[in-house]
Amino acid sequence: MEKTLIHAQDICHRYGQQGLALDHINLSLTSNQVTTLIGPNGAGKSTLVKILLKILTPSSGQVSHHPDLRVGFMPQKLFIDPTLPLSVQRFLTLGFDAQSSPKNLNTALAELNEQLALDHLFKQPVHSLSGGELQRVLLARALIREPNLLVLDEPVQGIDLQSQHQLYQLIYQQQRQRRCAILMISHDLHLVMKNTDQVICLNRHVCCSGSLAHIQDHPDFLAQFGDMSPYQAWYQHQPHHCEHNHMDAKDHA
Ligand SMILES: Nc1ncnc2c1ncn2[C@@H]1O[C@H](COP(=O)(O)OP(=O)(O)OP(=O)(O)O)[C@@H](O)[C@H]1O
Repeated sequence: MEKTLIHAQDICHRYGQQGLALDHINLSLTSNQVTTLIGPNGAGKSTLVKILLKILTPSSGQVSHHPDLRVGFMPQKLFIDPTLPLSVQRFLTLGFDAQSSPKNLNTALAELNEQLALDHLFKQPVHSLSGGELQRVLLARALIREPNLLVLDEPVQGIDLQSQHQLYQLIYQQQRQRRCAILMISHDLHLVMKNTDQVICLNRHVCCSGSLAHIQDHPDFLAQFGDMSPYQAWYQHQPHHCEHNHMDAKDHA
């Protein structure tokens, strides 16, 4: 039975004397559902995520969390002071919550090591990791909390195209395996749409939302992303090739 993990009702937010950053937002996130939040720069995506996670209090409106909600958050970037000797293993351990986790720390680390291929990174200082390695470690840190909602803020930013594709595959593989919901800010709709249940197109207000098939003809969606139907047709007609040929789909469109 699916449950509503987060419900936001009539959210408005204003920073200081500026105009509204968010204007009457209503939305729900449901267990096991993959939601992708899209919108231009400055549309209010990060603000909305902070409000949904109760990191930021909205100017008006209500956010309610299911009592069972457990969030794993993967930030867009992380600044680690290079003078701080923090190994990957220690960094992951700091994210572990012994009170609420059904597993012990060593089991959780061993599982993540196997699923995300982290073994050779465990002893390395976090600040020495490459862009792709750091994103994998940030994903591991979000997952070590055993979340039922994984929140990802532009998870592939700053990494090369092939690694982007691999990281998205890893994220969706983990989502299916762990049966958790995802809320993701992403501009890479051509890479994520196959796995997205709900798209929310934000530009201070919700311009349109629903399945991609439902919103792809909406004028606000077309204005931002253009016609996605070539990608969709390709995915629908070439299902066996999807796993390996996302980049090709993009190139052929
Ligand atoms: N702490 C803050 N103080 C003042 N204004 C802010 C603050 N954070 C965000 N804003 C403003 O609120 C608006 C929405 O910003 P937000 O970062 O939520 O947008 P975004 O859609 O996540 O943007 P991007 O895609 O560029 O990351 C912008 O105009 C931004 O300048």
